[in-house]
Amino acid sequence: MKVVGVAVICARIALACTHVRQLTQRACVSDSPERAAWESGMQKTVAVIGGGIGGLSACYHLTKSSQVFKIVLLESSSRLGGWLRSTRTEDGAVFEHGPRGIRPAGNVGKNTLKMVSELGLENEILPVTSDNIASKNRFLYVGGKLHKMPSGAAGVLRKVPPFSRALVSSVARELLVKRGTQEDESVHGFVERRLGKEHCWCPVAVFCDVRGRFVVSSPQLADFAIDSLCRGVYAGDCRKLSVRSCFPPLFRAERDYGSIVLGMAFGRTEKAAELESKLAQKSREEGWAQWSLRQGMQALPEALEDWLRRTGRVEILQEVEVQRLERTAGGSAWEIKLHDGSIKADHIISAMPAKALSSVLPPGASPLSEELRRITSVTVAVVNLEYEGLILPVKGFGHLVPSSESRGVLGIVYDSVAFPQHNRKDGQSTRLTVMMGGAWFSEVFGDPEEVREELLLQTAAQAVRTHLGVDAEPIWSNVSLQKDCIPQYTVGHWERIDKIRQYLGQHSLPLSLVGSSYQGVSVNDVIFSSKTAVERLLGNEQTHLDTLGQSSDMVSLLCEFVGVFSGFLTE
Ligand SMILES: Cc1cc2nc3c(=O)[nH]c(=O)nc-3n(C[C@H](O)[C@H](O)[C@H](O)COP(=O)(O)OP(=O)(O)OC[C@H]3O[C@@H](n4cnc5c(N)ncnc54)[C@H](O)[C@@H]3O)c2cc1C
Ligand SMILES: C=Cc1c2[nH]c(c1C)Cc1[nH]c(c(CCC(=O)O)c1C)Cc1[nH]c(c(C)c1CCC(=O)O)Cc1[nH]c(c(C)c1C=C)C2
Repeated sequence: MKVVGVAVICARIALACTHVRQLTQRACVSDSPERAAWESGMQKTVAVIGGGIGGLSACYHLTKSSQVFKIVLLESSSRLGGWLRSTRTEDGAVFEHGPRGIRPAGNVGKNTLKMVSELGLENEILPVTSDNIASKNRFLYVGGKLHKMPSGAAGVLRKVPPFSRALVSSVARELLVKRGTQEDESVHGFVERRLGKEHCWCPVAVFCDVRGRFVVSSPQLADFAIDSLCRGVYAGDCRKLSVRSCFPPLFRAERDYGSIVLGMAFGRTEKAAELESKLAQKSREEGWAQWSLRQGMQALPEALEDWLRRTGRVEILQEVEVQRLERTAGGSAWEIKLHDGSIKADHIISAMPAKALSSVLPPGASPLSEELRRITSVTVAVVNLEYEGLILPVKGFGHLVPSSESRGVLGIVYDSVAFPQHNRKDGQSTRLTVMMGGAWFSEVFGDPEEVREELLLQTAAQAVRTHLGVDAEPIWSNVSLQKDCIPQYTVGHWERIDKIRQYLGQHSLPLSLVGSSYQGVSVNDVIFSSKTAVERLLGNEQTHLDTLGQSSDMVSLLCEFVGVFSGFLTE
């Protein structure tokens, strides 16, 4: 049996080597319907709808081109930045209500650092290096206790609770598992199929199945680590989220190499030289794992806004909600209907959520609107809490809570550990962020339109008491209800994206889609999507990347998270 196993592994490795050669020889081809529409109409005015980080960075890249005559940015709210929002208190503390850390790794990470350095923000960066305790320690709250996630090679070889056997055994088994045949499957299904049913020290647990019946079963690797990871990135349910769209490199590793392990070992990310910068080099030399900004993440959209205003080339319209889009000039241009008037544009870059776009498209584009409407998103309650003194029983990035432990509380970030520079200046305090709801929001808290802030605050403070054993009351708190803030790439998302692309191409719609609804929810992914959309439109594509390059850091993330390959990883 063992001999057969070894033979299968050797054959797989040989095949993988052949595949690497084929991949490196494959030319990068990019079809660009946007470009075709642009050329045929000699268009010069671009309207960017949505002033989140996606819309702002699209404008930033547009301003670098002399091909565009006029740029108009339309934002429905009174502020720019979208989910990047920070509160700066009078005593010098900074609290994040959206993203709190950006990873420098991979092409998408380098691309953001390049823009950050062009914006003159280098000296504002707060790096967290990989040897920092916040990078090394991440916890899971399981069975009423905090468990440190395994990290490093030792973590792979040792048995680490709540997992009942060394994770290396799952890795060895993975090499022998046959390639899947489905076009897509859930993240949970994929991990369970490839890495097996890892049994937890807790022999049985009661789960609620999809019909609401109680089921007694053994918790598995997929039920803890993967369930938590999906909650900690997508605030979503790993049984519904798509492996192909949420963790594309994992899907491709199996499809191209027959195994995640081999895909990891032989899969190469094409490095884009044009994305290099001194700052990216510094981040590698100093070993940054993530970074923030001295004045909080909001400083990034603020710097972009300043830049755009200084160029004098972007008309920024705030509190202007797009009501409807109509095609004009025989379909080659747009009329953008607003509450009081309209704007003409030759091309639109939509940087608003897919659902918002679907509701403003003309009735003639209903197949497109329907696909866009299927890209749903979830609501997250973000509760920032500040406590007097140093009250944490452990140090690290924070902890995640699997859905089998608590459906409503997704996790708690220990903000003051990763970014002590954001603590108030006049004394020691502990800043925490409790994230709640996500895919379970309505089930636990009811209708987001009607939920009481008090309930969210009490639930968050109670979670801190129970999970971290903190008896004290918070000295400062803030509840932000982030409605529909994280798109859910559910099983079949790739097909929806494909249909959307085909529709845009077949109908020569002068429309580009950027933002978190389509190909990556991280700040890096969104900024990268804007850069590539602008390049495609203007026909000066510099970043010829296989899509593997775009989110390859996702592989390392997932592997690190389950502790499986962390010892072998290099970025
Ligand atoms: C709680 C939370 C934590 C996160 N943590 C991280 C993290 O740690 N790291 C990370 O990399 N990412 C993180 N993210 C993800 C990241 O912040 C988002 O995916 C990203 O900011 C989305 O940017 P966007 O520009 O696509 O969308 P948005 O920020 O949603 O911007 C879209 C804009 O469009 C506007 N708009 C909508 N409709 C219209 C209309 N009809 N007319 C005009 N304007 C309109 C909206 O007002 C909004 O300003 C987090 C997100 C959340 C919510
Ligand atoms: C508990 C809920 C959430 C926490 N953060 C988010 C939610 C929903 C949102 C979020 N966090 C990250 C991203 C970007 C992903 C990326 O590709 O960079 C988003 C949208 C970063 C992140 N957070 C965790 C991981 C493993 C990652 C990936 C990047 C990295 O390795 O740092 C885990 C995690 N998130 C939260 C906690 C408490 C936690 C782990 C302890 C909060």
